[in-house]
Amino acid sequence: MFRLSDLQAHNSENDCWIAIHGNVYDVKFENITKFLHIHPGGKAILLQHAGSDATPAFADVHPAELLDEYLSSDETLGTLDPEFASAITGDSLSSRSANPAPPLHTILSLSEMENLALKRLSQKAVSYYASGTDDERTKFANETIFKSILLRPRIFIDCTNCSLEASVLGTTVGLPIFISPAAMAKLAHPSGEAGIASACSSFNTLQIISKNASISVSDIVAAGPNAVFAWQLYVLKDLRATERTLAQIKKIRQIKFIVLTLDAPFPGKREADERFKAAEAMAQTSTPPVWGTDAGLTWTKTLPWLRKHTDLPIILKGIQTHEDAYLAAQHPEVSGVILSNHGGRALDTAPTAIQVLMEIRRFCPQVLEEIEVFVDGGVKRGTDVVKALALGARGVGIGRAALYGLAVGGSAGVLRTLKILADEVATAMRLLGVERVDQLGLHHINTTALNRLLYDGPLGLGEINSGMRGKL
Ligand code: HEM
Ligand SMILES: Cc1cc2nc3c(=O)[nH]c(=O)nc-3n(C[C@H](O)[C@H](O)[C@H](O)COP(=O)(O)O)c2cc1C
Repeated sequence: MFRLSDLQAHNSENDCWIAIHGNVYDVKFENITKFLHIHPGGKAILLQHAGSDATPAFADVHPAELLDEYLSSDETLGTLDPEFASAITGDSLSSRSANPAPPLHTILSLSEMENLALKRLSQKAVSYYASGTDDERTKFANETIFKSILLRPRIFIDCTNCSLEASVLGTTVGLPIFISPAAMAKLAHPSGEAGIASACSSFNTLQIISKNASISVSDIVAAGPNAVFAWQLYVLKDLRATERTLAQIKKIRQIKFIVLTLDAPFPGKREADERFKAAEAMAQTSTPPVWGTDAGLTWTKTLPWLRKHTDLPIILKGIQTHEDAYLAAQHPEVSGVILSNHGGRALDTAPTAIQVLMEIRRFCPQVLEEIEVFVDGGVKRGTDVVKALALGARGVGIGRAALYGLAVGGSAGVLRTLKILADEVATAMRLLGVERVDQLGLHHINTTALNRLLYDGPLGLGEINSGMRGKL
């Protein structure tokens, strides 16, 4: 058993000990397998806590389970004498404004919620949540594209009743709106992803839990008895660790689907975030970011491997072309796709989900019948949701909007966000003359203004077909 003074001398890159949750780890920069070098949040934050008990900072962003997943027993040196353990405050990274938020019912739109959140969140959280890659063109386009689609209301239709009930791969949900996976919700509020789950529970809607959630999956699902859950997967370079995690997920019966994210095999260049880290001396901007995920995933290798390790329906997240949507539909392992550009955080100037959805409609519309297609990115209004549904999406995800609701009012803030959006969707449906979400269709929208923004290159499906035939 170690005393704190035993750790203090080991506080450099070449000799780095850190205590977390009662264990002392040797994470020194010795070779590339040592954790200091591969920590996905960078080595600087670990060096800041070198030679000390990092538990409070760790608990602010990570669940304890992460330790077993990433750190092998040869990195564990022993235990820390509890007398020297630092108390978990639950708040050291997520310093919030002392200003009270206005009563939630007075907040009327998601933009208003976002403005309030950006004033309340710590600078660290703002730079992590709000940032997009490079010039943030895709992040911006995600929002603006919806405004170029016009709606076509019909009259003399009884719109007394309106149901927002929808279905995700056969499971009924209360809303056609789901929560996209977003890492580290605890930066917004101590209740983190559990706060989001509890809000989803009130609407019986779907929450996709991020692989990098800041709370353990079992605590999240426990907070949302009536929510529907999916678990998002990044495949780690250490495949065995991912297989162990999938085995754990299998035991959590509330998890209904696996969502494999594919649009970020390497981290995008998010300058706002990098600038903050540089200012805090948390990163050396001259060194490329590290990434713990496997960049070698392929259709032929990864899907059969994943099917072997889960019986749950598989959804692929991050589809950005009609060719990949078509390919997904050719693979029996795949039940659905989420058209997504990671909220403009992966490749800047990549298309918006709406453009990809229209591209699928133009080049391979059968995909919409063969698998379920979902979208996310830039959703701020009920009319945005309705437009995506009219184009053929089965559901629409929100990422940042849930985090901003959480920042303003914890779980009640997320509930308010969902309520604003749900009410706006119902209003739009009524004014269009629609009673159920599955009645929305192409006749409700005018997308002419987007025609010049659509892909008009080669179809590309012939090569895919001959490639697939070659494998059979
Ligand atoms: C030792 C075990 C640890 C593991 C397995 C681990 C794992 C991870 C992972 C997977 C991420 C990526 C999250 C994402 O961006 O989606 C991450 C980021 C991060 N980690 Fe850790 N971490 C560990 C230790 C720590 C410690 C000790 C601290 C704090 C003292 C810390 C602070 C952070 C921060 C602040 C980020 C976010 C960096 C950013 O802004 O991009 N981590 N970590
Ligand atoms: C702060 C933040 C963290 C995210 N973390 C993840 C993640 O862990 N896994 C993932 O598949 N997508 C992640 N995403 C992408 C979201 O799932 C989603 O695609 C995106 O946020 C949708 O755009 P929106 O924020 O404009 O709604 C993250 C997005 C943000 C903003």
